[in-house]
Amino acid sequence: MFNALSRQPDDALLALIGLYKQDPRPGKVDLGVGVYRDEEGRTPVFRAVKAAERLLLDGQDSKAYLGLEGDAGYLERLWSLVGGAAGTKVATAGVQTPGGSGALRLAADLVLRGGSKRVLVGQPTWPNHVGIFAAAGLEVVSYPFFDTAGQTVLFDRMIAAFEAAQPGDVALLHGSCHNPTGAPLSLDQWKELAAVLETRGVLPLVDIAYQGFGRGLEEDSEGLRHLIGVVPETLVAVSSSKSFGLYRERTGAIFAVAAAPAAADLAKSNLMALARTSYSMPPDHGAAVVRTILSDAALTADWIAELDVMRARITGIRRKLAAGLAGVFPALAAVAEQEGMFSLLPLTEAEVLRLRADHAIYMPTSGRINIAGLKTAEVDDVVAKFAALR
Ligand SMILES: Cc1ncc(COP(=O)(O)O)c(C=O)c1O
Repeated sequence: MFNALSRQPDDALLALIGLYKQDPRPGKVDLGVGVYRDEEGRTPVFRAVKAAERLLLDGQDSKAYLGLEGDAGYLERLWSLVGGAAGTKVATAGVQTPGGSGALRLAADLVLRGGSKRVLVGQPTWPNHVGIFAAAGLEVVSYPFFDTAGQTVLFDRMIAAFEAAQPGDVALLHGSCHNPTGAPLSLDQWKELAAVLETRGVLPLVDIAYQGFGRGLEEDSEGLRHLIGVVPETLVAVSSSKSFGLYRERTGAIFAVAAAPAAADLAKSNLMALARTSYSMPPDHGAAVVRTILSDAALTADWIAELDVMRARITGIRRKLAAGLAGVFPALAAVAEQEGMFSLLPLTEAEVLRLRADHAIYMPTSGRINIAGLKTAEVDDVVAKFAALR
């Protein structure tokens, strides 16, 4: 039976991590993997996570049964972080998932059950969006989102694509910190978008995987908060893996937001049934850590303080890099205005490979870079190597 299988292509980003590891050159730079790193190149465990883990260890005797929904305290507190005051004005039901990826997969399975056949994703988007939705059996259709050469959001073309969508179509949107472009939508653009989706009967599926890394915890879900007040139903896939530094736990949740509690409950009953036949119950530890932090004012304040430091570091490097690169690619001045860890550079595949071969600067051939992978002291040198390309 196994011999009847055909070999699958390696995941491009995971393969890149392997290449980087094998490179013996000192001073190599990894702009590929989408993980936060500090000035020492480490991915720190948040102080609040360490404290929460100590508290959890002390109470471990009572750990037995969890259930399909997961940790109710995690879901409640996470939703209050994501939805804010707007989230209290709508009916919401959540299910804890293995990472944001698990949330996206459950969302895809749910909309298929609900009768949707198509999901519209921006061009470009996180490549695994396409993988997850296609694997679930949805037809994946692209809408224009970003012009890499000009570093601009193709907002009018995006709106035109939604105006031409069918009722029941699903629109995948990034809540903030767009992966791979870093390009934000303004609140006015979210307002226009929400109105079009509402008119066309298109269901938004909002992926929010980097809350706190963009402009701030509140600001990073500002568009989503507006949207849920306008459209009758929204799905929100949340990842806590990055915002709480739980990369090895992969913690997330899917929230179904509806105009009335009965509809949200129906969605939840189906999400739990789908989870049962997929992975059964979600792993607990990451969600318990997040719940413990968000249940304690001092731990929450400390988590936010550390997140603020990370965001400030990303913003500083972003500005420095953008100022340097603008001399080579004038459009890249816009990188300074983007948010989160990622930006997409207008490099050819040959240029990406040259940077890798000649200078040990690693990024995927798409040209997506992780700003947080760069140390402040490396920026000038990296800019000089980009300049030598043209
Ligand atoms: C845009 C986006 N959505 C979702 C995810 C998945 O999150 P998780 O790692 O929690 O599965 C990622 C992770 O890379 C991502 O970049």
